[in-house]
Amino acid sequence: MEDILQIQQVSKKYWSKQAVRDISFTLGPGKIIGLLGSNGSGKTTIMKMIAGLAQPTSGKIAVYGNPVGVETKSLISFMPDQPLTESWMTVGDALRFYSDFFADFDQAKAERMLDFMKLSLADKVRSLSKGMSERLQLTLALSRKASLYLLDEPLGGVDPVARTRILNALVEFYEEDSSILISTHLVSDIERIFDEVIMVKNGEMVMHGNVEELRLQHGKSMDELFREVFAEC
Ligand SMILES: Nc1ncnc2c1ncn2[C@@H]1O[C@H](COP(=O)(O)OP(=O)(O)OP(=O)(O)O)[C@@H](O)[C@H]1O
Repeated sequence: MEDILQIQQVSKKYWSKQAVRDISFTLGPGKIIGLLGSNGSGKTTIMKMIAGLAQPTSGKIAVYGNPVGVETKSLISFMPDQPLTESWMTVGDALRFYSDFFADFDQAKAERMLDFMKLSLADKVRSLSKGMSERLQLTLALSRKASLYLLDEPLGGVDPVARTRILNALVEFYEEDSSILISTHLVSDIERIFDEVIMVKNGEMVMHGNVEELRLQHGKSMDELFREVFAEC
């Protein structure tokens, strides 16, 4: 099956800071992939480059063979670590905003997800707790029809009960011909849903593999492997 994403020898420098160094990997369809790394390891930079919001200093990124650009934007749904919604909005306004902005936004799916997430259209964005706000952002991102979903730290600052609801929603509403790349450092909570993991450390890729194979090969959970790789960070 054709790869959704190809990343070839990509590096990114912000002035003198080397944020990402010579990363290459491909992602196929139908996978949930964990992009794992400690703070500052380059996860957000990688996601922004795939989404076309940051330019690689060198290397190539292609989505279904097309270089990242206007054409690939409709294939990618990005949930940034900072919400795109405004505080004056209600949840209903946020859905309308997305629906006006993205032709592929599926309003019916968004309403089903809201129900699952225990959010209602009349809720004010300003009054949502951190966990509820993450659930709204996830609903907005996953309600687009895309080939690749990029979720940057969807569990950041969320309590364990909300985490479970977010993970269940991911599994429940995941379209199987698409792929989801999720950045996190909360590995133990989320590893059960990963098919593959990519570990980045100081901007370099230190591991990429199928989770079952890595577990067999190392005799360790992804959380244990992650702790080993990042022991001195
Ligand atoms: N706009 C920027 N200008 C300068 N340096 C930046 C910029 N954005 C990121 N960096 C630096 O690049 C490195 C990688 O940052 P990045 O945000 O990609 O990491 P991350 O793994 O997503 O971190 P976190 O888990 O803390 O969000 C860090 O050292 C960061 O300080």
